[in-house]
Amino acid sequence: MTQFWVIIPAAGVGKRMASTQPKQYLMLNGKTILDTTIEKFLEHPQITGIAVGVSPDDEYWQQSEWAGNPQVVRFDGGQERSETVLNGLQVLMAIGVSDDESVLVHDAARPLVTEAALTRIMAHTGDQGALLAIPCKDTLKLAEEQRSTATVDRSVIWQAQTPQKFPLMALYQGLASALEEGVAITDESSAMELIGWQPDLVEGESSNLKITVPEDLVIAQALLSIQQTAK
Ligand SMILES: Nc1ccn([C@@H]2O[C@H](COP(=O)(O)OP(=O)(O)OP(=O)(O)O)[C@@H](O)[C@H]2O)c(=O)n1
Ligand SMILES: C[C@](O)(CO)[C@H](O)COP(=O)(O)O
Repeated sequence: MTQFWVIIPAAGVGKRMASTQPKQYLMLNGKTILDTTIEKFLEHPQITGIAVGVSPDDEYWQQSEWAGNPQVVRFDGGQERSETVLNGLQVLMAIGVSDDESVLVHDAARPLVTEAALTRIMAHTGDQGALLAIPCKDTLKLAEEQRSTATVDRSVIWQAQTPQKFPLMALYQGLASALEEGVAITDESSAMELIGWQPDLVEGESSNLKITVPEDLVIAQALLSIQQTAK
């Protein structure tokens, strides 16, 4: 089975969560969100190593139960998520991961990803990279000042999740190019689209939510309890 490195960007401040500490360090059923996410990858047989990007002035990482794990490498994140991922790619290059080796990038804030979904994205073959995503199920509105002005054709809309998977050097070049051109990007696939890639959308799961605002934490706690009971 193909083995993978995963980069976990965990250097955000969690503005939208509006909590006293970065949201990745909030507790979720007895563990931090970040430790729960890291554990999902440590448990997967196809993961070689995990590079975790935290803020240079992060005061919480040393309390992580995985801070001393030999499979886990800490590195300094950047001001933007894309910079954190770029730093992580440089760490993998320094470790000796080859240019054409596919690597995964997964948000620390998505602790509910399942082993089955991870296996799906790892098993995906194709030369355009891939990301977990779910087709839009709701009716979508265009808005102006919180008033609906039009309805969007949802049949062509998918919600991007993570992990996202690309060859190491191609991803580095795509992200560096977007950064150099000052293009604001919020995920790896958007940077790759800018250089002509058309990544495959691999079936994700609605439960693989990104914990962003306070109500997401309540939902995540319930979903994680279900996952843990099913184990
Ligand atoms: N400079 C940054 C910004 C974000 N992230 C990470 O990228 C993931 C997804 O980003 P998001 O949900 O937006 O997290 P925050 O940026 O912390 O949230 P907010 O936008 O509300 O501040 C998170 O795991 C976050 O820690 C990162 O590694 N480096
Ligand atoms: C990468 C991502 O989770 C895909 O949906 C999303 O783009 C992260 O965006 P954020 O603004 O950094 O939360």
